[in-house]
Amino acid sequence: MSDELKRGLEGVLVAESSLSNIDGDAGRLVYRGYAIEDLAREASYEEVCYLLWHGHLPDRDELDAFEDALANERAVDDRILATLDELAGDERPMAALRTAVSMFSAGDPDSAANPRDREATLRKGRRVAAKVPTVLAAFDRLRNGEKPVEPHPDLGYAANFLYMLTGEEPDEVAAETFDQALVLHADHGLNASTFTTMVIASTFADAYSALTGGVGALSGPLHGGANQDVMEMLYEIDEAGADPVDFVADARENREDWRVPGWGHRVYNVKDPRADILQSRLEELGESADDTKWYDATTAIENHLREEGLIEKGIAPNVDFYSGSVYHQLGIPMDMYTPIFAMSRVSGWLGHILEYQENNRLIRPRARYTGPEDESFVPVDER
Ligand SMILES: CC(=O)SCCNC(=O)CCNC(=O)[C@H](O)C(C)(C)COP(=O)(O)OP(=O)(O)OC[C@H]1O[C@@H](n2cnc3c(N)ncnc32)[C@H](O)[C@@H]1OP(=O)(O)O
Ligand SMILES: O=C([O-])CC(=O)C(=O)O
Repeated sequence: MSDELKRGLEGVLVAESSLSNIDGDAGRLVYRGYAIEDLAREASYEEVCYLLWHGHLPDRDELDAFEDALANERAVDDRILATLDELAGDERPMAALRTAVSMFSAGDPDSAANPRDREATLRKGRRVAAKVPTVLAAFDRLRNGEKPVEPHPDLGYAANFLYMLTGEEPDEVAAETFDQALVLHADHGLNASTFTTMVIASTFADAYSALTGGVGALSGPLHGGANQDVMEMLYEIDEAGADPVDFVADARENREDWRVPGWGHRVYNVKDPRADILQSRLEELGESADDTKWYDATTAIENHLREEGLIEKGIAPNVDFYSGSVYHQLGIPMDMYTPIFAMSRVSGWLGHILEYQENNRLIRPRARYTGPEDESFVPVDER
């Protein structure tokens, strides 16, 4: 047994996986061998989800059947809608999502299935993936005093979410952009939330427990929460009428322990390839809306920090740096950005759960004990 301490499990190999591979020095990401650039351009989120869960890209019949199966599971139980309504007064969407994912097991015909039953776990995953957009859109409408919009059976996954959120069918550019963002966020090796789902699933707890844990882990500002933090920073800059570069320079100098949100990554030492794709998408959206304010601000910050040498030090823009501005251009409320990340990442979470459980070993590391030994117990009234 090695006594070498690896804080944050940095670089520690704990599993084999064929789902996604990251070359952090080259800035390259593949899902099952397919470059992220190709998938973002050519594949829908449903195709990527199928790829991650079944190991190959679907043919036309497989894709049609998969899309139908997902579309048929979009409706959510009235008890969940009632709970969302109750939470809508003061809960945040990410917390409401955490509660809803935990509730999905109630009423699921497979809820009592053996967690080792791969087909049942796949069906559960499909239900969660199908219902998360419905929950999020319903929650947003309920908190705005509006009735939830029923899912649209003829719309794809991405377009249907935007439709349920706004009550209007999105145009092609919005639907395509959102679909692309979902593809980009689907999987990313053993990131913190995926690892959380694997830890839970390694006990053969059910998929609902594991996925609920995944939502919780993703919510933190060091992980999925950073996309909202980026947009909050951009709003702060905008509202103060500040220059983005001056703002960041000042924050770095004067705010204690301040980190540029959307920068830095445990695996990438260069710019995240997904950030490049989202940056281009943001530029296009800005130009067609005649409003490049967010593109200009984020790009100016990136150029400034690049000149300052941050990227040379291995701290570079990650996927969260440009995603929030893209969602903003699509008219999506800021506190929905991290939940949208979760909506997409369900595919990676479930893919890793299925893969890990095929050759399962309980995940149970250890800590070096640094506490006292041989203390004499003193009864409470004598302490
Ligand atoms: C989808 C995702 O989860 S992507 C990540 C999203 N999170 C963020 O964008 C939040 C901001 N980024 C960060 O906090 C970090 O880069 C993390 C948590 C993502 C990765 O961090 P780690 O691999 O643990 O690196 P660690 O925290 O040890 O940082 C290493 C050094 O880089 C610096 N650094 C890391 N990120 C940043 C940043 N965003 N801004 C400024 N400095 C940074 C640290 O201060 C540290 O410097 P030091 O050695 O002088 O103390
Ligand atoms: O991989 C990580 O550590 C963070 C993550 O989930 C991502 O970048 O998509």
